[in-house]
Parts: sequence; structure tokens; C-alpha cells
Amino acid sequence: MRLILASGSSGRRAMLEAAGVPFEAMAPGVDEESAKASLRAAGLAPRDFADALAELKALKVSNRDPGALVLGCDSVVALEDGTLLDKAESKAQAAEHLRLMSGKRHHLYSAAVIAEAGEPVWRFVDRAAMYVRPLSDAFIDAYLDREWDQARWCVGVYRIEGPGAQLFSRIDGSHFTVIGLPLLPVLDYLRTRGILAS
Ligand SMILES: Nc1nc2c(ncn2[C@@H]2O[C@H](COP(=O)(O)OP(=O)(O)OP(=O)(O)O)[C@@H](O)[C@H]2O)c(=O)[nH]1
Repeated sequence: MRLILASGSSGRRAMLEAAGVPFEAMAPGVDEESAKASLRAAGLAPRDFADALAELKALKVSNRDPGALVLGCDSVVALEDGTLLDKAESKAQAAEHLRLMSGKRHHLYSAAVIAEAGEPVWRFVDRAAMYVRPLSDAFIDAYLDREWDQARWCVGVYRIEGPGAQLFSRIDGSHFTVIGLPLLPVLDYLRTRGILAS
């Protein structure tokens, strides 16, 4: 049985590769922006928002390749007031996101859905609590000067495995979930399907 990662995320690819998972990566080719707009309009909770997007990506590729297992993922940042942050569109918006998160806790949800023959067969959503230390404007400017080219592809404007670690006083949850997928539950399921040895 083949496994396809329906994602263009370098962080997700790197995690599966490092874990020794045999897979092919394929861009999901979904119009995330319009999907996000309708999901926001529906007022979905962050967990359900991420789950719905992960399923959309998994089903899109599974319908193209029904004989494979297809893993779709999505990560969202939810502030305490319920605001969902997407990837920043500019350095200025990235600075705004960091100011919004400064000195507060937010949650990063990462959802995974596995589809087969055009149907979801497994799903898991995990959450990490992210405690951002108070960030000065000078720190934010210096951080973005150094990190913007990399962090622009990351929701929350940080790579936790990189200089993003400097933003936090505490993290409660899985490092894998922060990077972009609930890796250990995914590996559990892959063992039940013979993709990985038990
Ligand atoms: N390397 C890394 N990536 C992160 C981190 N936090 C969030 N991300 C990335 O932020 C992105 C969240 O955007 P998504 O819309 O879920 O995924 P994407 O990058 O658009 O890729 P698709 O799966 O093709 O939609 C993902 O690529 C995550 O891997 C982190 O700490 N490290």
C-alpha cells in the first residue's frame, strides 16, 4: 500500500522522512482560500476548521489516486479571543501577528486526515499550548530581519525547530504537532495498515 502526503509543506515532509516513513509527496491542489472563507463564515471551532481543511486536501488527492492511502494535514493558530491566524502575507503583517501573540498564550492545532478510495478512514487533531514571552518591538524587527524568508511559510510566523524557539517561555504539547502534524498517532495508524513495521 502506497502512502501519499498531500502537502507542499517542507516541515511535514521533513518530519515523515526523518521518521523513516516511506511516502510520496504531492501538492493537494485545493483552493484553500475559498475553503477557509466558507469555513470562517460557518464559524467553525479551530479544531474543526483544521480538520475540515485536512480532509479537503486528503480527499482531493485520494480521488485522483484511489488505490493509495492519502494523508492531508492542516495547522491553524488560535488566539485566546478565538481569532484564527493564517500565514502572514507580509513582513508588516508578521510583526502584527507577533505583537498579537506577545506575552500571551495561543494554541496551535494540527489536524491529520487519512483517506482511501475517496473516503476518510482515519483522523486526528492535536493541540499545543504556546506561551509567547513579552516581545519588544526591537526583538520583533530583528527576528523578522533574520527569519522572515523562512517563517513566512509557517502559520504563527515561527519555526519551533529554528529561531522560533526564542519566542517562547513554555510549550505544552508535541513538538511534532507544532511543526505541522500529530506524528505519533499517524505512525500508530500506519502500523495498523502495514506501511510501518509493528
Ligand atoms: N518547519 C515548521 N513549519 C511550521 C511550524 N509551525 C507551522 N508550520 C508550517 O505552517 C504551515 C501551516 O500552513 P498549512 O496551510 O497547514 O499548510 P501549507 O504549508 O499551506 O501546506 P499544505 O499542506 O500543502 O496546505 C505548514 O506548512 C506547517 O508545517 C514550525 O514550527 N516549523
